[in-house]
Amino acid sequence: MAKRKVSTKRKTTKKTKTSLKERFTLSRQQKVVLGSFLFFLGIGLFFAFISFFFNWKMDQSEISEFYNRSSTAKNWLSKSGAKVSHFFIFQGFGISALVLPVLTSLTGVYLFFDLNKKKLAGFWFWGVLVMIWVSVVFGFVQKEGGLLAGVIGYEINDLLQDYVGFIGTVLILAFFAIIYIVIRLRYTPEKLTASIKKTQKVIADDFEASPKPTAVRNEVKDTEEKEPETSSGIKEKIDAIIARSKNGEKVEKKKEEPVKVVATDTDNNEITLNPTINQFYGNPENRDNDVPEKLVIKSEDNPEDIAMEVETTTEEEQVKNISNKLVKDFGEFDPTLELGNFKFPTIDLLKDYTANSSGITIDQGELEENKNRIVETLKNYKIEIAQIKATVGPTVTLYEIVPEAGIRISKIKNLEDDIALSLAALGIRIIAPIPGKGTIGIEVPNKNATIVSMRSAIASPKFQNAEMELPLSLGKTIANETFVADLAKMPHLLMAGATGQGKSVGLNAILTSLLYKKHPAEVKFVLVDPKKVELTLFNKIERHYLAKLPDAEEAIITDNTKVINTLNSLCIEMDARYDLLKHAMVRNIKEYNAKFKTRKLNPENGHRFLPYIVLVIDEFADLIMTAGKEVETPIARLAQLARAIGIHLIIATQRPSVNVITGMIKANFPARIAFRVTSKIDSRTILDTGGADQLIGRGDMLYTQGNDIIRIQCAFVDTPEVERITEYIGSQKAYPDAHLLPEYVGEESGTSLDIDKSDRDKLFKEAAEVIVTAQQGSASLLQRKLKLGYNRAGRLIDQLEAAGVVGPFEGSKARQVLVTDLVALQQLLDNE
Ligand SMILES: Nc1ncnc2c1ncn2[C@@H]1O[C@H](COP(=O)(O)OP(=O)(O)OP(=O)(O)O)[C@@H](O)[C@H]1O
Repeated sequence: MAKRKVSTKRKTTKKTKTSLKERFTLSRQQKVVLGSFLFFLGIGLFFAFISFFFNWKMDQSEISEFYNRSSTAKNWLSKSGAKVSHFFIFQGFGISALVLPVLTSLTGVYLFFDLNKKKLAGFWFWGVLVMIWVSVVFGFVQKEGGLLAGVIGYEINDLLQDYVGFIGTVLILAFFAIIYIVIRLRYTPEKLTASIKKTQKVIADDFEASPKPTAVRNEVKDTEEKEPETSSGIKEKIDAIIARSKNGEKVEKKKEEPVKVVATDTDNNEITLNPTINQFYGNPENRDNDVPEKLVIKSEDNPEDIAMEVETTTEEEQVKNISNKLVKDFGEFDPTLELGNFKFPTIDLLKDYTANSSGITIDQGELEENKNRIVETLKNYKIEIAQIKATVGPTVTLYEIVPEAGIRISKIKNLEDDIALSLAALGIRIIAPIPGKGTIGIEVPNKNATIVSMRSAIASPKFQNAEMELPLSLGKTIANETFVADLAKMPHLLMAGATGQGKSVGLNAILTSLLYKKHPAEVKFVLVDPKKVELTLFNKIERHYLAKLPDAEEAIITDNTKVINTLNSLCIEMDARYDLLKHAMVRNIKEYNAKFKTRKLNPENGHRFLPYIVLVIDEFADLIMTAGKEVETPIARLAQLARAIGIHLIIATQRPSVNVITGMIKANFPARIAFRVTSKIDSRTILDTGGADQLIGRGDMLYTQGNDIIRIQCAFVDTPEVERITEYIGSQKAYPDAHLLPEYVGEESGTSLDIDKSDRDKLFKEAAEVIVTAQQGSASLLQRKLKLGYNRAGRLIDQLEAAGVVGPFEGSKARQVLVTDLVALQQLLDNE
């Protein structure tokens, strides 16, 4: 009830906000009128201010006699000009008040042409700041009040001097200057030194390049040993020239600029030689980039002969590593920037179950009793024990037994059921031997199980400090350690368990872990929930974390037939991602994203930051029963191939029978979680061994990633907790839509290209214009621009293909647009 009230209230405030916004939105005409007014006002003020500086003394009395019509002012805008200027300059900001007319006119221009308002706000903000700063500086410099500082500048300076003194004022002023330079002008010390260096270089080059006396120019030096390593080509050419010159010529190397081969005649007039030589020397591969050179060739015997200079070029400074420059200028690409203010859910959204119990408690008597019974039972079977040790876990206690020498482990294993019977408790699991140890483990359930709260699992340092791609905090092991696994390494997870044993809670724990660790830009979920109730809460975070097909209305898929399209779409996405990886020459998504972040991949070539995609199917048995092969094939494909490109599958099922978890699926899901199942056979289907049938339920689970089996008490997260988390995330700023997966056109919806002209959609022409203008042939673009449903947009694309505006369907890529511009489009449509 209370909730409903709140939401109505929210709605009303939203409404009033929008209506207020509407009320203050100017029409185009109003903007033009107001814009012109402000522009002229700015100009008027400017003239008034300027003339105020010359006439202010004479006009002083006129200001007080404003209403006396017989008195006239010298100001170019007369009494009004004098009064306004007096207000802004004398009583205000002094000379820096000139910023105001500029800003006013600028506002006029912005309104007139309807330009970006944000930029204008920036001008005002910085403009006003500069105005105040300048007036304070003048107040500081000019000791008595006056025109330059204005009263405000003078007073602020006075105030500063009183409170922070002379030095303090200087420091504050300098600090604000730095703020302006760094934030507004975007100047950093690095940039400054770089530009100083550049200027120095330019001056040095100019100095070098300044004309030198002919004598120096014709000077002949033997520089053969100083020849740069890279100029072997030059050397060959020079050798050839020397060979041609009968008298033997010498070669001089001199620092100089552009590519030119010049010969000087006796009067020192330059003669340009064969251009091919120029090209030769211009070959950048044969030159040392940094040292521009000039070669002078001159006959030794005949000083009067033509002296020839061979000039090489200074190569334009090239940015060798564009990505480094981009990173230097803009920093690394930050995928989280669009939702830069996103706040991760706080830990207090999760319930603290330990608040009213003091952690794991086990009765000393219970421990002693169990120990005695184990020892006695084993004694009955003639198994002597050398040592016994107990580790108390949240749901079970592990008794680790070291049998006397000579006792065979298989014997104990065979007695499992008898021991369980003697201990009269459900869920005894015997681990003989405990991997890596020579001991035997007997797990006995505690009388009072402790809930492992999600809160403790999330807050544990193991999870918080996990350096994993997709860390999952699954719960606690028997040794009471939080168990954290990386989904990216699994790389897919199969989850099974009879109904009511904790599967849904387990899935929620997995999703919650990711929500606490991953930014919406980094991970997207595709949720399939045929039960229609389990995952609905995640609807609230649709625009943050969910991915869906472009035509899907709901992000969470509850209809089995739609799953097929989604799975195929994921396959398309997978192929597209593999292509991207191939072009980027990397092996996996981690390397790809790292390369993208360091701006080594150009978005113009289709590169984009790739979020991880986690596909969760809550009831797989249901799906495979209804859709069979159609889902099995894409799932198997994804499971086989998707690990490298960041698509991970989590499938959960109640019925772990072999026709659901087929060999093909099993082979590709090495990581498995088994909650309690009803039979040993089911346990074998999931884990390839028994054990899951002996669990005690309520989140008691076995986890394997291929080799060892670990018993874990799954972290418990209740529906209200998930609701709070999704509410917390959902109420924050989101992306405009859920993450869109590539379109998948099912076989039955293939295009028929003989669409009649008269059958065309009313929006056909508009759609064609949108596509041609954007040069991008995608239905989702039409959906967005023309606000259409997917089906209509798809039909439009078919019609556009039939009309020859776009090319055929090309899988993951957008269709090619065959018309270059709107004029060509018009011609095409006219000629039809
Ligand atoms: N980790 C846990 N710790 C404590 N209690 C748990 C835990 N997991 C599940 N439970 C208890 O078991 C109940 C059933 O759990 P859950 O809804 O997850 O079962 P399920 O396997 O998804 O069942 P179904 O397949 O019928 O949906 C929960 O309501 C809760 O009381």
